[in-house]
Amino acid sequence: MSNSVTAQMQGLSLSYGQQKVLSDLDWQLLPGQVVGLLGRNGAGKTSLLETLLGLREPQTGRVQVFGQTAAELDDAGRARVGYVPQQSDLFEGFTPAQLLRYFRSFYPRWNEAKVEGLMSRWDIARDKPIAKLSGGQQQRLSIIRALAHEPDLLVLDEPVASLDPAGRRDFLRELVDQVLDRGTTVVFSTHILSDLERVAFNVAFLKQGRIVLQAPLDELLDEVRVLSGPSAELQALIAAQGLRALHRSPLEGGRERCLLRYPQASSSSGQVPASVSSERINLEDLFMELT
Ligand SMILES: Nc1ncnc2c1ncn2[C@@H]1O[C@H](COP(=O)(O)OP(=O)(O)OP(=O)(O)O)[C@@H](O)[C@H]1O
Repeated sequence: MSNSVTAQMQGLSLSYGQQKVLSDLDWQLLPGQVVGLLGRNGAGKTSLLETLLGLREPQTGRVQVFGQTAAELDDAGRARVGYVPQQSDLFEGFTPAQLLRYFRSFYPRWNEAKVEGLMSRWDIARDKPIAKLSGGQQQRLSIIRALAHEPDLLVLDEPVASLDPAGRRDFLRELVDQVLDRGTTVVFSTHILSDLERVAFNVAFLKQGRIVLQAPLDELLDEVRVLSGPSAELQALIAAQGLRALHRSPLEGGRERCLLRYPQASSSSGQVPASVSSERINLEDLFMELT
């Protein structure tokens, strides 16, 4: 793996008993990329992120982070990773102040000014037992902990699920600052599509155990068209244009609906016969069709 890749997964398969969750999956994260991971409930987002972090061992395939096997990342490599799990893993008997002091001792890099700034901005009681904080406050604390050591790879599993809209906006701003300032690679799973539009420069769609598509969101919204029309004509058109449908769904009367991505600057996106309609797509429809 070249050093210009933050993380790479190849031929990854993961099953729980008979249930196959990841299936020959390939994925790559490049430095400074911010990737929103999308998939339906149960698609395997958490399993994928845990495998990326070396917390779960796949049956086949390899996972590398910073050029090392993820499950065998050395201490220096671990210190470069930040993780906010879906389920809070904070020590509930601690207070936030104790928790942060404890974690600080593990990391060579620790940005105390950032921690203090976020603790005040997000109004988290320093000396109240964590168990007595609200779900949203615990999530914020978990995010502060993950940002404090200025990771080079930040992995967040539905990080904003229990934040209120103001908290979400503030958190997303913080995330963007991280990326712009430090070139952090960020991957986060979410179901809140409006958050993606605000922050995810890239979106990755997980479906049937694979990353079926990853691309900058603005490019996708610009380049993807939904074509509907008689199946035969549509397929002939697609073949003539040398494209491959991202998704096809049958309609009544021998018609179908296809999702196509026209590379930028391609002039063919507007050219369809009269029997075929061509429309742009929004993120919600993309999610519905590609997950
Ligand atoms: N430890 C486990 N043992 C057995 N099955 C599991 C385990 N963890 C997850 N699964 C199953 O694997 C599938 C994928 O789960 P996962 O939590 O990775 O999906 P997800 O995309 O994160 O879901 P959600 O959006 O609901 O959080 C689900 O069907 C789930 O029931």
